Amino acid sequence: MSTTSPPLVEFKDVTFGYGARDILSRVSFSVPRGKVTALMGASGGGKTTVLRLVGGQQRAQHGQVLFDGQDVGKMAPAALYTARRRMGMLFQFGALFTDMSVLDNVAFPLREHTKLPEALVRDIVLMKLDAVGLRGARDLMPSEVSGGMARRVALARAIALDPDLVMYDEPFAGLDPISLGTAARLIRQLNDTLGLTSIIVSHDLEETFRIADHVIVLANGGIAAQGRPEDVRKSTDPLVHQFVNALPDGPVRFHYPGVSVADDFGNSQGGRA
Ligand SMILES: Nc1ncnc2c1ncn2[C@@H]1O[C@H](COP(=O)(O)OP(=O)(O)OP(=O)(O)O)[C@@H](O)[C@H]1O
Repeated sequence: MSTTSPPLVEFKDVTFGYGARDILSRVSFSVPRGKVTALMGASGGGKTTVLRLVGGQQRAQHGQVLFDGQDVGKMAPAALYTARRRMGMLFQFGALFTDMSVLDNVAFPLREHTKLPEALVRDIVLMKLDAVGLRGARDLMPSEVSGGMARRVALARAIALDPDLVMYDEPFAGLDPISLGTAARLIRQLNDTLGLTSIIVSHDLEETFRIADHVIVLANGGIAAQGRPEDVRKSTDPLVHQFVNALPDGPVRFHYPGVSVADDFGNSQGGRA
């Protein structure tokens, strides 16, 4: 059963940097099948980079990035293409094609990647739009839908090809609280009803902790904490504590390093009065 099935995504001792500086250093973790996994951590910690390694847009310099047991970094172009078809991606703000209707936006991956007859494409698109509550909005143009609706259209597009894995990069960015709650519930619901595995990169602690089964906190090139949301919340690691409590100061400094306040103020030597 699911407890014994191997993880859908696995990082084994992965090191990756853009140039000389390592962003991830000997990182290992698993993304359990059928679950919602949240990837969190301070800005610049490498969360988007993790998604790019899974999608094969970047390759690890050391270690393995496994997707369904296969090393993404070693895949030839054809195998990578096949693997990517099994991944839905919803990147920041999930930009829609502005010159296409909602229906055509969702149909796009089906028309690009399959040879399905147009009548079937339409039926699949309407099913996906129905799943996100927007079947009735099929003929609208992106300029005619709200930000929250546009995000749901992008979600329908991300699941158009029935992926095994959906990766969301900041799916809640810029949404009002109601749309944010709707988007979060939808991610959870689609994960469960369609039997997906989901990875969410998000800064929204409350909403993400509410819907995630598993949380991974990245910091300083490694994993500061991982586990169930309630366990990560209780972590005594100072970095994780600062992060989950949104404290401005802690191991991650609020102030950029500089001379002390006492030395800086009331000392006009050389400065202008
Ligand atoms: N193409 C690139 N070339 C060089 N450096 C990059 C590139 N993409 C990202 N970086 C750097 O790598 C680090 C990690 O970036 P990444 O986008 O993975 O972080 P993140 O955790 O997703 O951040 P955020 O939460 O702000 O989106 C950052 O310091 C960033 O400046």
